Amino acid sequence: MQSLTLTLYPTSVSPSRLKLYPLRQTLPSVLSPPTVGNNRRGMASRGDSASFKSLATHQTSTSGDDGDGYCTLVDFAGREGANVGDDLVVLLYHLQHACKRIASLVSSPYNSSLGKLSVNSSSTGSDRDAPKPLDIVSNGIILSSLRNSGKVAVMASEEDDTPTWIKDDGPYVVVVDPLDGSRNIDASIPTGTIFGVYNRLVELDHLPVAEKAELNSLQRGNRLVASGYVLYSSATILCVTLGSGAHAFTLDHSTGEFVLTHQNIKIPTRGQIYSVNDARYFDWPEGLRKYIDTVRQGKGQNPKKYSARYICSLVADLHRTLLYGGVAMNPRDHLRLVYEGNPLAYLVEQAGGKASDGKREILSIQPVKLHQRLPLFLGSVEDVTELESYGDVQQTVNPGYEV
Ligand SMILES: O=P(O)(O)OC[C@H]1O[C@](O)(COP(=O)(O)O)[C@@H](O)[C@@H]1O
Repeated sequence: MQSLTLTLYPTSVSPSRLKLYPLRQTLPSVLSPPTVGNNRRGMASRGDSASFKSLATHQTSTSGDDGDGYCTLVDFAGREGANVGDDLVVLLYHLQHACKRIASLVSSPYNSSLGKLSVNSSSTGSDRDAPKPLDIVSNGIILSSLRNSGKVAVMASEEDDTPTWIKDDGPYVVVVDPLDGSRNIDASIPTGTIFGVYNRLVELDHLPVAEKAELNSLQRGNRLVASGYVLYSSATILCVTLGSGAHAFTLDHSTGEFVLTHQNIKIPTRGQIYSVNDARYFDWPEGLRKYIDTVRQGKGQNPKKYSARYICSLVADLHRTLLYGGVAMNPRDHLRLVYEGNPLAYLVEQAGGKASDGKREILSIQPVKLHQRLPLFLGSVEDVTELESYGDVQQTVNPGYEV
């Protein structure tokens, strides 16, 4: 038998679920013991990753998941066929592990006051380091997992001024907003991680590190090979596209696995909900005011009165929109094209929806700056198209709101 060095992250597996994972019981020799913390080694070689994929497939067939419908993210990615290479499966494995750690952090009683707004950056007055806000901690967790994957050349994060070069021959570039909506954390309002994956541009390999790191991270959204989000809410849900449809997996706390719960999500072509911070109404342009006034009176193309829902946490607002339809928007220059706009636009389009900045398709915009901001309108095709038809929907007045 080929010898494998697989690092399994620790998960809590309930006895009732153990029978679904006979591989762990019957082939212990191929599995290294779980290791904890940052010393664990990722599956760094391509040889290992190929075996990893067959492990996923084997795990699926031996567990008979076709019978009981229990399909994990790794099972699913391993079975996606020609579209999903082994390297991407390995990368996903590490990324989802990072998100499980973040899920546990944001729900921990010991981190209940580590949102952005409540952390005083000054010293605690003791010799110990001041606790870090959770978005900074989440950034470190993701970076560490991506390093361990051995599959990432560069990570560009909303939390960092410049991208981090990780590995010259890493096949992928990852863009990430590690913890979006973190201003809500102290009130236990949902937050999310947003990620996008591009191929490394090998034609840039000869450039100095800083330059190739930046140019690799500034790829147009229509070059994404995978993207998604993880929603930390009453359930922890990972929604991803690997290039063929959008699929969601819910964290099963009894096994520690993300389990397929929403296959091939199709956003309704028309919804009845708009999602926007409408306290900004008087800073909106005429077109946007008119659109909102029209649909809430039921006088739009859809002759039903729309409802408003706004969590003020992009992942949560988008997740609801994917499932129920309508439009989730932020009309001012606030959200970032690279870390939020592109990954979410790709996912929305894969679910059959539309993503616009009010004038242009998000995925067609060439980013020119890493932290470039833009208005964002995501949702049902008919709702976003109707909204665009009002012409003047981008909020240019942006006074800098305190909350
Ligand atoms: O203040 P607004 O315009 O309502 O913006 C709210 C949006 O900002 C975000 O909180 C992201 O902002 P940050 O990138 O500053 O964290 C989103 O989650 C949310 O949708």
